[in-house]
Amino acid sequence: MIAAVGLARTYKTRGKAIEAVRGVDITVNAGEIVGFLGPNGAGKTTTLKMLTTLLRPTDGSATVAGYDLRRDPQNVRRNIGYVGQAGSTLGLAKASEEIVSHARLYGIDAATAEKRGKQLLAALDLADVWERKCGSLSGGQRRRLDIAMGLIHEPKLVFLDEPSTGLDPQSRANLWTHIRKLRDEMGTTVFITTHYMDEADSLSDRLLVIDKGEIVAQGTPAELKKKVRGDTISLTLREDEHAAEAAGVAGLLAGADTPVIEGHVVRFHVPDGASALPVLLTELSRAGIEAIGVEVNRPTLDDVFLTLTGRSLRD
Ligand SMILES: Nc1ncnc2c1ncn2[C@@H]1O[C@H](COP(=O)(O)OP(=O)(O)OP(=O)(O)O)[C@@H](O)[C@H]1O
Repeated sequence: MIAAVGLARTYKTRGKAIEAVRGVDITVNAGEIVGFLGPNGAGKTTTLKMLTTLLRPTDGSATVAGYDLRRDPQNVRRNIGYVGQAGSTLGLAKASEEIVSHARLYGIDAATAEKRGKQLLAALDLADVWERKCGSLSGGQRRRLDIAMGLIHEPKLVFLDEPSTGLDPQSRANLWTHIRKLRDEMGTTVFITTHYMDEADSLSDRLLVIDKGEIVAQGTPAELKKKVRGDTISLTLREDEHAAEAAGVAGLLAGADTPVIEGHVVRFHVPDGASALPVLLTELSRAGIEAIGVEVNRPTLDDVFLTLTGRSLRD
């Protein structure tokens, strides 16, 4: 569905060149949900705009939905859906008006637009909004209406730019269910940009991680997490003054790295948290150190990003 090689974009502003995307290779297969994850300013939107013909690459080439991006942008546009960050509905217009007028831009007649529009709204749990004003919909409903509009011409591939930004946790989870349905029930390939780790983790079959305009990792969420050294153990002690001694005990566990002390919390990594924990607690009690809490955490995508770049995704 997408085969991009060396795709790059340099912006020129006031004589200064900003290398927003520095030559990325992207492959997306039919039927995949691919997450494009990176911190703010990493180059996600710029890449998405190039792949959707909204921005001309300064270098590289790509085939999108079977058509060459540079030579045949019109056919790329006809065969993809794009749901931008800003949303595209007017508050005062009815959902039906927005859907039909959007469909007309693709040369779809009004009767077909109404039939498809109603089917899409039903699939997205929006069956009762056809006659409603867009401004009266909740944030999550309006976002799903945007997605329905992006699918009205039945594209094989849809691009979603940060679809859940600004939604509450319940609406986000609901939106993810619907995005999965697009692929499972309609066979649509989904390319989704996000800077939310939980979204990337929960939705994507495969992830591309971008930082400073370059792809720094790709793979399934599970494959990426294997790149991180192991589980994190955070040990909370009753007394601050026991921290150094507890760190000494922790550092002796098989495969442990050097513990980091923050007040009365000692944090370190071990290859397998579940088997290290009983040994740690026994050794602490033998040394007379009282722990008031202990947490074992499996690696997150943020840990992956931290391992790869030395920075957190949240920074
Ligand atoms: N029109 C523009 N002119 C100049 N610089 C730009 C332009 N658009 C983006 N940039 C710069 O290019 C870099 C990449 O921006 P881009 O919007 O692609 O990142 P992003 O990963 O989508 O970020 P976000 O998550 O905040 O949307 C940033 O340094 C940004 O400031």
